[in-house]
Amino acid sequence: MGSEIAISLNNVSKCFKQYRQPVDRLKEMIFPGKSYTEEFWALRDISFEIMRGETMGIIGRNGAGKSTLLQLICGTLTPTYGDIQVNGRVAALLELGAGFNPEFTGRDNVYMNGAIAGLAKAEIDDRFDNIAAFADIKDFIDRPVKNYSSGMYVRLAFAAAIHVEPDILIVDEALAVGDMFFQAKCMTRMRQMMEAGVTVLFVSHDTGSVKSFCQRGVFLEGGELKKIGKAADVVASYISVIHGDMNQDLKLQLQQNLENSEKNLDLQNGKSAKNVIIDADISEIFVDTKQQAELAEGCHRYGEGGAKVLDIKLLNSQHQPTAELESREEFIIQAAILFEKDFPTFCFGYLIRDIKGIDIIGTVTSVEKVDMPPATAGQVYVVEMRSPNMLNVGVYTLTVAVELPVVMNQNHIFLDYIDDAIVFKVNMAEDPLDRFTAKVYVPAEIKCKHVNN
Ligand SMILES: Nc1ncnc2c1ncn2[C@@H]1O[C@H](COP(=O)(O)OP(=O)(O)OP(=O)(O)O)[C@@H](O)[C@H]1O
Repeated sequence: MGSEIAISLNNVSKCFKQYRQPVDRLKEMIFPGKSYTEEFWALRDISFEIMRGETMGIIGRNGAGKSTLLQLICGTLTPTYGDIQVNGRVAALLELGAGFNPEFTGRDNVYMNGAIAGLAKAEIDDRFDNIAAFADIKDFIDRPVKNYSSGMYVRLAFAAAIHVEPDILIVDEALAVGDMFFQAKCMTRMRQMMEAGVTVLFVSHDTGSVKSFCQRGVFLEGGELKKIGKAADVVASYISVIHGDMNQDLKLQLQQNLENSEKNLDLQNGKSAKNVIIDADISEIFVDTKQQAELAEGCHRYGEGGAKVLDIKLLNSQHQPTAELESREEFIIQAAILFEKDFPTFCFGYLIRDIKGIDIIGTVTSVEKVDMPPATAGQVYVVEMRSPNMLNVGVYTLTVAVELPVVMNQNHIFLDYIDDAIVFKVNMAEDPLDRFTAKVYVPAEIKCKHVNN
């Protein structure tokens, strides 16, 4: 294995023996020699390499095989087939239950953990105070780990893991157990470790943090490697699969709604309508209403179909197409949507993310309590949304979606969802009095009263 490769997996498969029902375990004890188990392949034929210093996110649904994969890399499980090579010292923070001996005190576990990672006692002595300070569990450090809350356990486990100075840090969902402040502290430390060249493997259901945190990603589905590549691409394909499933469920619900009552959509009940916009006056149309326009390179598109965004433009306060806005300048999103089917209504929404892929702001016509008109197959509709730009200076992406509400503002089927369709920049406001420090500006009503004591 080349020295620049941190982890290499070659056709790795893992098979577990599972009992169909709990009583089968008992039967096997009573009738030795007869097996009541069946084979379950948690992972099949997984091959990929992780380079030194790389941060790799692992995503997938519950049961996809993520934890199994991490345990194989850590060596707490052995593969049924295939070969795994790990180059460097590994520290792992796996889900609760793995790692510490519950009967030992926190202190003893820190020493044991250090010894397993190859540290001499003197080295652990040197680091112990820092570990205890990072974990911040006070005198629980000298109590048996079995008496810890799950939060205390993960605090100590993370503190112990990072202080062995690993070459490879493996973090499962475990961090989610810690409180918000501890999670933030861990994230900061992990970023510092990444900057120092530590290879990080990170399992999370939070696709936003995978995008912002990881360079590459692995998407596991049913024990198989569905996709590997740039974190944003892998997250997009995961979301597309999840959306597909959600849409299936929602389509069923929609069908039931329609069967129960022809007029079951909230729109038709008029419950949420602030107003219904039909043939609004849009002064100038900049979007291509005839054919599919080119979208930003690397954008991802998914959805159920039936409607297609032909073009999307960002306009400034002068109603001119732009890729640059001034902070606090009003902006307009204009979209041309071609409907391929009839729909009783639809929703349109946008989402703005920062350069790290974190969702910053967004809205949907249903959130604005505006009901859109029925859509007719073969017709093109131009939708405009105008909002004040409350974003601070930076680079952002614009995601748009055309949705079919099943239950208005609760369950929507994505007909067309274009992730990161436009990349744009927000420049500093010219007037220094219009500048602010936070990521997003929210206006405040201010009062002041002089009170004599
Ligand atoms: N020790 C085991 N014995 C039998 N089956 C197991 C064992 N460990 C895991 N499995 C099975 O392997 C599959 C993959 O489990 P794994 O914990 O790796 O999934 P995961 O992607 O981490 O899921 P989650 O997101 O829920 O943590 C699951 O169906 C699980 O039931």
